[in-house]
Amino acid sequence: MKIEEMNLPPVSPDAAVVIRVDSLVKRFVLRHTRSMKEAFIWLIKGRKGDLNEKFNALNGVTVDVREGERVALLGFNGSGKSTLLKLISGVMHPDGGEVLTRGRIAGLIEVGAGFHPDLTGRDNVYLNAAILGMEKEQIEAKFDQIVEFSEIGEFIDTEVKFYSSGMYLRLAFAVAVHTDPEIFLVDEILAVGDEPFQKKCIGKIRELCAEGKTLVVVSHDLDLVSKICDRGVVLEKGNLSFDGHIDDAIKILRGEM
Ligand SMILES: Nc1ncnc2c1ncn2[C@@H]1O[C@H](COP(=O)(O)OP(=O)(O)OP(=O)(O)O)[C@@H](O)[C@H]1O
Repeated sequence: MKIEEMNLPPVSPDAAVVIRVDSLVKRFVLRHTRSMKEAFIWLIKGRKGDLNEKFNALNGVTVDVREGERVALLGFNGSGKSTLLKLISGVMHPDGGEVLTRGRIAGLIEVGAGFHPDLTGRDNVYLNAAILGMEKEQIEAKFDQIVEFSEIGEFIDTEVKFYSSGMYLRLAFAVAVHTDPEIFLVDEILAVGDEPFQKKCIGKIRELCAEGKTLVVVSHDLDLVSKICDRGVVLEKGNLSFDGHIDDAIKILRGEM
């Protein structure tokens, strides 16, 4: 049977909550240049107030994800999807609310994040896998599989600063899936892989889902998420605007509902 035809298991209503996002707020500085006059007035007024305007990229978002759910975070550009994923993964901290997670998390969020540019691919595999919670012996046992999956070949001994973005993705994805994560967070980065590798990644993600792993994915590829995810969470300007079946979420985004 082809992996694309593999039926993914339904999620039990009694499944444990593995990600709890409660009233999450993330505030950023709205970056725009200031005139000399504005800066001067601010200075002579004794630097009162904040010269920087702030805005909420997330405005009190609450979502629970149960074990085995396959959730797509959807929404138009700038709606807060990647920010939410980064807060769930712990690479960014909230300004309000909280995120609680249960289980080992592997995050593929930014191309090259977590890789040290001056180390070789080989050293980065060890470093990355250790960060994801693997012992040295476990990494050694899986090392060849990781390199084989990545198809990096002889470049495994090249410093990763010389890698292309697709090569970074290949190695990062290979490490992440071989560390046996319970929760898998994936941002749009699969898009930098070439088509055969993307297909391979999607096959692997479906395999993990069939094993009951939890997936949270950010993507604008609605056809792709409709094949993998069972639930869609739609964000709109930092607010949750829909949370329900993936087909309905897609219809909303396409303006059909
Ligand atoms: N580090 C940052 N500093 C300042 N503003 C930021 C930062 N990261 C994100 N933002 C802003 O927060 C808002 C939400 O960004 P985010 O990347 O979460 O959106 P997104 O829904 O993933 O968008 P896209 O579909 O375009 O990838 C945007 O207005 C963005 O400019």
